[in-house]
Amino acid sequence: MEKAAVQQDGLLIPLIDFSKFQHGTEAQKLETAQAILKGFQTAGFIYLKNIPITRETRAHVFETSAKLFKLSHQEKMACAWTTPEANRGYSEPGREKVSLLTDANEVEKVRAAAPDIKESFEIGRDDEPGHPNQWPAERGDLIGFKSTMTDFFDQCKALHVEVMRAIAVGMGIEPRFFDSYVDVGDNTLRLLHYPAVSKEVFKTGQVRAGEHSDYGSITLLFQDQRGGLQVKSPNGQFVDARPIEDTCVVNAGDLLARWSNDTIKSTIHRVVEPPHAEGEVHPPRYSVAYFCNPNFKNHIEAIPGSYVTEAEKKYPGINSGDYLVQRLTATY
Ligand SMILES: O=C(O)CCC(=O)C(=O)O
Ligand SMILES: [Fe+2]
Repeated sequence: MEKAAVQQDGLLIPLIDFSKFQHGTEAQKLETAQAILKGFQTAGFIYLKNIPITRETRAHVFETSAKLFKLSHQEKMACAWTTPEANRGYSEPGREKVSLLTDANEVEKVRAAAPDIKESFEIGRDDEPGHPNQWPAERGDLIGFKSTMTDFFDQCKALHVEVMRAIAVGMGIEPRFFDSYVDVGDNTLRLLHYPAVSKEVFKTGQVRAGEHSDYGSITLLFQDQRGGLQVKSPNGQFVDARPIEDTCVVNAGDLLARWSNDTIKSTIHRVVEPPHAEGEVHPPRYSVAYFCNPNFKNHIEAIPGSYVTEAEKKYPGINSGDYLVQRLTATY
């Protein structure tokens, strides 16, 4: 049943029909859950098709995201990202800039040629005490922004719960084991815009998003058809994770790797120029990442079955919220 979405340099990322987990026979459900778990254990990445979030919903979110990024700099900065604890709002280009250049003149040239490499907008749970979302003013094109995003947030939250159920079934533990760890929805919806950029810029080593791993349990990643996402293979090469229409890329984060006692992998990835040249300028790229986390209040300790004796536990337990804030503090 398993087809490869990506197969190169020792990296096999499976393409999995999620409807078979949700609506299939018991045998299909088990087989699908095992394929999902295996994908996370080997590649750290999977592609899902036939997810419960419709194509129309996804398209509408991308259109709405593009409208947000069209606002003036001033309007966007009115919603500026403030602190790792809040982790909500707009991050202007450069805030998270990763560059491999060391020569100041070269860096300046790149900056002049491509001042905008990436901008993002983070949306959190809309009912977290003390941390309101930074909603843009709803006028003109932005009318309906909040309801579009909160609706999508809730659908992604439900998909997180379902994917965690698949992992539990794959592991052979209680199918709802993770439910009480992920029911709050302490997740982050991140809209991303990588502006059009001259081809020359990439020749200097610049990238659209530097290499990193994600922090939480899993990330649901929706990408447009531009391409440029790359995943590090076991041999250390970056391999194109090509866009496949109507799929969602799902990758495991560092906290899930830790929670699974390193039986699941949190794999390094980045965004570079698209693999196919399209003239002198690479058109903009849009993506939408939904970063899932265990409930911030929960204590995360090795999942039953991921160790036999206490001595095999690689990490001490940790509070989920503290872990995330620690990681975000290092990035911004
Ligand atoms: O834009 C993408 O495709 C990937 C973004 C990403 O990896 C991230 O924001 O963590
Ligand atoms: Fe990422």
